[in-house]
Amino acid sequence: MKVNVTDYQKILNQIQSELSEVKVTGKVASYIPELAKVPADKFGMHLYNLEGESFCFGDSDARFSTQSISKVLSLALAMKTIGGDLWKRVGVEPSGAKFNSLSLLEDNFGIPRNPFINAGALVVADVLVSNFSNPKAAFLTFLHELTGDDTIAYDEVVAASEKSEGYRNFALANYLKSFGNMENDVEEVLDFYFHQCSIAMSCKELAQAFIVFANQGKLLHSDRQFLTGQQVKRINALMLTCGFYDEAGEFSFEVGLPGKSGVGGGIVAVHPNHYAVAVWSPPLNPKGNSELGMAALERLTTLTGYSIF
Ligand SMILES: NC(=O)CC[C@H](N)C(=O)O
Repeated sequence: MKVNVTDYQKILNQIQSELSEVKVTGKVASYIPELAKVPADKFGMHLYNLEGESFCFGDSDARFSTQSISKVLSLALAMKTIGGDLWKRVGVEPSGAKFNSLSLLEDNFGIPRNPFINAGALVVADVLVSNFSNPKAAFLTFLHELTGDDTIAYDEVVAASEKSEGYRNFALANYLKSFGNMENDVEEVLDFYFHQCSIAMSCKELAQAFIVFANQGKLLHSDRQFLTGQQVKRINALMLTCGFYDEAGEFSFEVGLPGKSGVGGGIVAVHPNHYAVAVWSPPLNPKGNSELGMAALERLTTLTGYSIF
């Protein structure tokens, strides 16, 4: 695949102008009260390629709440820490259900379908709580090493806001505990989980963080092998099949890249061996994924003519 440098910027400019005309019908997430305060018209995109070149538009430097995008990074740390043992406690199948489904857990006897639905991410959080004496500090260190940027931090206000209304996640964590699939104190695991979801990053920072998944596990800024090739293969496979909950098929169909969304309105997608891209627009479609973000990535792979397929 060869899209030359000017083409990427031209394509991003076209995406911005085409989508500024679209009448968005989605709604900004409000079940986490702090997220409801984010202006609905924020819109930014940043593409970072393996040559280290950046292309962007709009609010691509503004930090926002990564929410479920952070689940990819906590999974990477858990895989690095305990390896294949993780798969005894979490599945690798698409859920075909909402991200916070309780009924799936009942059907699967306490084994979450995959690490990207909330139940699965809570088991991953439990693994990190078991393996680090200070899991919040360990996760931040991991992010700082991955990005080379030690200003990335938890948003304490968002974490507290989610906790104040986090009844479903409390239910899920207690339910996991009842099945014996939660080793630690439920409160402690949820505290870590709410903090993990509150990590604030911009499109630029997310694209730079996710380039490791396009670069077979190597960091671009230091050439260090940060994750193994096999870990990256598995994480990309999970993003492709489970990154958008019950819209994973639709995202694959329209965009054709592994990716992960969050209720903060962000989406990150990876074109292995080429680039990582992040887009942010807060209004969500009924499945909980950024409406304009999905459209922007569809335009990207259509206009470049390249997806993983
Ligand atoms: N899809 C999401 O981004 C959900 C993450 C959010 N923190 C929650 O647990 O509900």
